[in-house]
Amino acid sequence: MNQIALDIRGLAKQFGPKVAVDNVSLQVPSGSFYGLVGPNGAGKTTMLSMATGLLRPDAGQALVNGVDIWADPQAAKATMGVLADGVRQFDRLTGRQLVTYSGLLRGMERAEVTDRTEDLLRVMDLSDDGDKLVVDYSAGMTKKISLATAMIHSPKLLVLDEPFEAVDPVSAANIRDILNDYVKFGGTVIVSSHVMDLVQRMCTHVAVIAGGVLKAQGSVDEVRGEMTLEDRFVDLVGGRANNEGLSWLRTSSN
Ligand SMILES: Nc1ncnc2c1ncn2[C@@H]1O[C@H](COP(=O)(O)OP(=O)(O)OP(=O)(O)O)[C@@H](O)[C@H]1O
Repeated sequence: MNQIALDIRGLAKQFGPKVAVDNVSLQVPSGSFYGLVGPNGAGKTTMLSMATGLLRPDAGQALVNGVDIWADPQAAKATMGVLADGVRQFDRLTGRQLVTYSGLLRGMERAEVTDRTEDLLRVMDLSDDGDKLVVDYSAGMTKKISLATAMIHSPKLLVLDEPFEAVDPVSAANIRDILNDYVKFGGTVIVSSHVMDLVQRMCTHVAVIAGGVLKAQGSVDEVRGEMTLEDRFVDLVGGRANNEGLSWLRTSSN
């Protein structure tokens, strides 16, 4: 078995003058629950897009379970499930159809796809809305159905960009249980998130990225040391100096 589920080597991407990701290397060990954190605009989505075959890098390589995603995308993608940020779904399908087609496109048997689709709809609390068009789903429902499409083929690696954003607390707890179970039985998860508390509680490993640069990576305990992950994050990333606020917004002093 490959010990590194996702091996990112010197990935870089520039949009015009803006360096979004600057020569980032990080290793996601197999069987880890890996958090990727960073402020808005840090380059998380850009990096994950390059690592999952959605955005061609200017430089660098990403190996998914040992296979170069850009050299052999089909083989690399077969072992991976991706929840991408801001990528449109085929939203004129119903939720049930969308998950079913995701399984069929992966070459799975129809009977197995049907069983797994119903299981996924149930745990995502979407069984009653399974025949509704995805275009009519709420933001959280869309997130959950997208997660179901990423999991249907039982991949070895799940790459999830902001999986809990817009998801209600009960569904989030259900998704956390599913992901914990998935890791317990040998899967690897990488999640990007802004919620430090959640990353500290849920993840075994974490990488901090800011301004397109990797600031720290390792086990959660290594990275946070004696601090909470949130304090360590602020420490690494900065940005709390400008705290004078907006005096004109203090309406009581007008
Ligand atoms: N297609 C694009 N064209 C131009 N600039 C882009 C493009 N995509 C991303 N960027 C820029 O690259 C930088 C990194 O963006 P990215 O979306 O990767 O950040 P992020 O860490 O995912 O942010 P957030 O936490 O807010 O989702 C930002 O400055 C963004 O404006």
